Amino acid sequence: MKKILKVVAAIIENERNEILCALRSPNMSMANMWEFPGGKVEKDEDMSAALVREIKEELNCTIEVTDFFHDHTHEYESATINLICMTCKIVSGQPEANEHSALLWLKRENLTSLKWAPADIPAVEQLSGPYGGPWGQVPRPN
Ligand SMILES: Nc1nc2c([nH]c(=O)n2[C@H]2C[C@H](O)[C@@H](COP(=O)(O)OP(=O)(O)OP(=O)(O)O)O2)c(=O)[nH]1
Repeated sequence: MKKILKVVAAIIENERNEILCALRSPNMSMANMWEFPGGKVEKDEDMSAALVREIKEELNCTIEVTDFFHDHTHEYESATINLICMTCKIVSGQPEANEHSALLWLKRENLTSLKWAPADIPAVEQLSGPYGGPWGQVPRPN
């Protein structure tokens, strides 16, 4: 059985209601695909702590995790990725691309125009679909 890697990713929205998208660089696996910034959770590490750590390393800013957004497991040829997307807000600094080739703020309705890593597609669809706002939650019945 393939190894399952737990990966956390940040859905960061700015004051113009745009979401931060990051382009994987040519020297990364899954080169030139878009993703939500984040990375692998280390052994015994809390998911939120892992995401704060990864964002500091990758984007040089500090975030706070505000909510759980989406959990999806995708089987790639080499590994199975359990991608957990969490909504976050920036508490200090401005995102800078330390490792990615580019960063882009996009409105939800434009997210599907990018070439996303396959594991991200369900989260992208939830963000851009009819139940996309405010945080992709399906409204609760009364
Ligand atoms: N950070 C992040 N990784 C994602 C997303 N979607 C997706 O399939 N992945 C994959 C790419 C990587 O194989 C893995 C995350 O690892 P990582 O961000 O620590 O990247 P890495 O370059 O160190 O990974 P690798 O070369 O060792 O595979 O999850 C996503 O939205 N965000």
